[in-house]
Parts: sequence; structure tokens; C-alpha cells
Amino acid sequence: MSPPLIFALCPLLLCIVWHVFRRLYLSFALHNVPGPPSDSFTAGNLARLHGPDSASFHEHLEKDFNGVVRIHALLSNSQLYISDPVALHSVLIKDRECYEASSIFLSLSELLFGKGLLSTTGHEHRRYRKIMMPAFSASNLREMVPILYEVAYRLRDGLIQPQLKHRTGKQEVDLYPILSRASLESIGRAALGHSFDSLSSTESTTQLQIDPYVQALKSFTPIIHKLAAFLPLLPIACKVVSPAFCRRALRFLPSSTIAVFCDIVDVMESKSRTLVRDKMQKVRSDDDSHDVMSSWVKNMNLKVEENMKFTEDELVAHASMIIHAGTDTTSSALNRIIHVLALNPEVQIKLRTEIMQTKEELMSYDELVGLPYLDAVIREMLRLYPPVTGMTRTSTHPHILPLSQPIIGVDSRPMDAILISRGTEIYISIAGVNRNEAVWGPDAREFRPERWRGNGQADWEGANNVRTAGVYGNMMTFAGGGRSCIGFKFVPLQLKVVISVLLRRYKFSVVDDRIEWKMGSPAEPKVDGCSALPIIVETLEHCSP
Ligand code: HEM
Repeated sequence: MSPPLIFALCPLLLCIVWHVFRRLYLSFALHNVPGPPSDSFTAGNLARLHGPDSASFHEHLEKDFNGVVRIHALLSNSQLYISDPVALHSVLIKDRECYEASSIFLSLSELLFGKGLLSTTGHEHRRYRKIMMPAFSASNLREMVPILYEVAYRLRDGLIQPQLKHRTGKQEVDLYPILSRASLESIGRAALGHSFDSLSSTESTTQLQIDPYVQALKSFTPIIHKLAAFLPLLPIACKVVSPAFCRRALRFLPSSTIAVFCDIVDVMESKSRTLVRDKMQKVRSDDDSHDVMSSWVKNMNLKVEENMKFTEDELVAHASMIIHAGTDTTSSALNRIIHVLALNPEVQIKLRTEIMQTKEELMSYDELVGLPYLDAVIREMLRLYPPVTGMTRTSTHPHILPLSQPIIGVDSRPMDAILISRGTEIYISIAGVNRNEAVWGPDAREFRPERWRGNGQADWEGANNVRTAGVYGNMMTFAGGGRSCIGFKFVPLQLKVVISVLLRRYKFSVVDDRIEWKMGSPAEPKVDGCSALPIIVETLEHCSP
């Protein structure tokens, strides 16, 4: 081998050796934490942890270990899987300076959307949140109620009603594509003030199929999955050259998947820029819209400190980001609430009775949030079936992670804390905390809306009254701490509007148990491997409520 080649290969070799040693060291640090055996040397337990059929594996981890589990990751590396509320509180709140979103997530977000909330940490991240949060205040949400009602009526009259060929009798309708369209339209209207879909004729379905932005949104997650093997290289590449340079350089790589990825990024950016410029124009001409983007643009014209305003590029980055963060998640929640109501007829009847007692069809914000059973049913669905079932963090400093109760280590001795080395990957099981008996009591795995007392608090009968880090009703559905979901007040409101409109007109039921919920980010209903939610829909005049 020629000396220049040896010279060139040396840093690469050193890098590989350093990575292998670091991985071994991290694995050693967690070696005493109990966990399942590895499934394979290369992928460890990751296929069972993240695959669509992972529900039973997660249940095994939640039930058979005590809230902290060692998981085997790539090339025998170890990760920690946690659902212990005290450990979780430490990671997300108490010792949050020791943990951050993973570097892959941060650099991928910057490549996709540009610099913004999802791609930054520390001071920059806090700055973005401060600018963004007022758009989700109760007073702004109050103004969004009419927009949400308009979408709900169009969903009912334009999409569901035309499916019911006979006004009497029962009709099976696949509600999955219908509710997914309604979710995109709700987020489009409420976040950007933009209508993607008229939710009416079959023409609009065709329009959606050819709209490049909607197609880019749809292809987004599958393409990221295809690129999974390359993602660990991203943070390194983005550190060596800038993310903007990375984005341009990707175009020259000889891969059709990467070319599709680049097209998606370009389509999202150009559409977002058009929407943002339109919005800036409208706001200048005294537009009175109350969507999220209008609120951010109006803020640019206020006399506030310059660093408390968005620039045009930042608005563009956040336009696509918010559509991405809000569409599939709310679609999952909408599909789930209808499925849950169809599976629980007595809950459906009680809820309809409460809704029918309200005078007006179009309820105000205060009336909607004041319906106790509607609130209880939505909270219980979001607790038991969180659309996003887990999230990851990486330790940025060594840390001693506290536990709510000692676990028995592999060496058979009790451990009341775990030493976390820098660079350890942590998987936070949102579903695990939401179904933890110490938090919710022995019936934690049952759907029981009555556990909610009407003041946003649950009765923790038989539980240890353990507080979690959750930002919404002690559950982790919308995460907790500095990176918690900014849409956590919007989501229940949107669900309440849709349910109050649909339950007045329809009764929902299921005939068979073909529907399977596959875990993912977010969870989806499937029938024979395809996304679907076949539900029997009856118009209410022809059935007893
Ligand atoms: C049922 C619906 C939703 C669920 C279950 C959900 C859940 C979550 C979770 C678990 C996180 C934390 C992720 C992490 O740290 O890894 C998150 C973050 C986020 N969510 Fe949501 N979300 C939902 C709807 C929405 C909506 C409607 C919006 C916007 C309109 C939104 C915007 C965001 C944003 C911007 C973040 C990042 C916050 C940050 O980094 O500071 N989400 N969401």
C-alpha cells in the first residue's frame, strides 16, 4: 500500500476504532441493567422495537421489566428503554441539561425544513418556542373554533354523507382516507390559513393526488425509512460542512432515493415560501385571520425586540414543519377516537346524550371545553392509545439516573440508580408511562373515561399518585419539558369539534375485528396490511341513539 493511501486511511481507521471502543464502553456501562436477549448482532432488538408489529414486544418490556430496560441496538451497542416516571422526570425536566434530542433528528430536521424549532437546542430552541407559543394561546384557539367547525361540517356533508347510498340501514365506510383528508385540511386551515382540500367532490381527491406538496408530505416518512442506514452519517456530514451545503451536495449523489428526498425538500420549501409571502401580503392589507401563521406574521410588525420575531426564512422553515408535525398525528387520533367509540357503544350513547343537551350545533370554545364527558373520553383515548408511542433522547453529559423503585440488576443486586455515560441513547416509552399501574392504578390498561374527574385530573384509585413529566393531564402523550408538543391544546379542541358534529348525526359500530393498530410514528389502523378503518355508519334519524 502506498504511503499516501496509508496516510489517507489512518484517520478513517482511527475513527472506526474510536467508535467501536465508545460503543463497547457505553454497552459496558449498562451491562447490569436487565433486558431481553439480542435478536441479531447487527440490528440487536431494533427491528422488534420500531417495526409496525412491535406492540407485543413493547408490552413485554412494559410488563416484565421494572420501568428501565437495556435494549440491544446496532452492532451490540446498548440503549436504555424507560417508562419509570421518576427516571423520565429526570430526563425531561429535572436534569434536562444532560439530555437532548438525538443528533440524527436535529440534523435531519435542519436538512428537511431549514433551521428552526426541531433542529436547534438550548437558547436558540427556547427563543423559537417563545415566538411560537402565543399562537397556541387559549385566546387564539378560541378564534380557531369556527374554522374547525367549518372543516367538520364539510367532513360530514362532503365526505361521509355522500358515502351513505341508502339513508336507511347500515353502511360500511372506510373512514381512514376521509379522516386523514379532514386532518390535513384542519391543520392547513388552522396553522397556515390555507385550504388543501375542499373536502367535497371526487375532483378534490384527484387534486390531492396531483398536488406536489401533499404528495411530498405523504412520501416523507417512507423515504426517511428507506434512508435509515445513511442517517447516522448525517450529523457528521452536517458538522464537517454546513447543512445548507449538505443539502446541495446530496443532489450529486448517484441514488434515486436521495434524489426523491431532495425533490421532497425542494417542493416543501418552495410551496412554504409562496404561502408565507401570500400571508405577509394579506396581513399587510389588514387581514383578520387567526391562524398560526397570521399570528407569527403579525408579530413581525409589532414593536418587540428584533430577536423575538421570525425572519422570512424562519417562517418558511416552520410552515412545513408544523404541517408535518400536526397532520399524521391528528389523523391518527381522529381515526382512533372513532374506532374507540365504535367499540364502546355505551360510551358513545352517554357522550351523544351529553352533546345533544347542548342548545346550539355550533358551540363556543367555552361550551366545548366545558363538556365533562367529552373531555373525559378524549383524555382517556389519548392516554391509553397515544398516537406517538415513543421518542428518543441522547445523554450529553454523564449522569446518575434516579429510579422510582430499585430494580434487580443482572448480578442479582438491587440498583436504585443507573450510571448513564455521555452519548447513551434513551428510548422514552410514552405508551409505557401512560399505562403504568403506579401512575394510573390497577386498571391502567382499561379504557375507563370515568377515571377523569372533570377538572383535568384523574382518580388515581389504587395508584401511588405518581406525577409524571407530562404536559397534559399527567400523561406523556404530548411529552413534557422543554421539547413538549406545542399543539397539545389544539388537538383536544379539534377532536371535540369533530366528535360533537359527527355524533349528532351518526352512530358508529364495528362488525368484525379485522382492524389492527400498527405502531409507528404515529400509529395507524390497518386491515390486511393496508391503512383502513372500516366502520359501520348509520344516520341517526334511523337508529336509536
Ligand atoms: C394527536 C396529535 C399529536 C401528538 C400525539 C403529538 C405528540 C408530540 C410529541 C410526543 C412531541 C415530542 C417529540 C419529541 O420530543 O421527540 C411533539 C412535539 C411537537 N409537536 Fe406534537 N403532537 C400532536 C399534534 C401536534 C400538532 C397539531 C402540532 C402543531 C399544530 C404539533 C406540533 C409539534 C411541534 C412543533 C413539536 C416540537 C416541539 C419542540 O421541539 O419544542 N403537534 N408532539
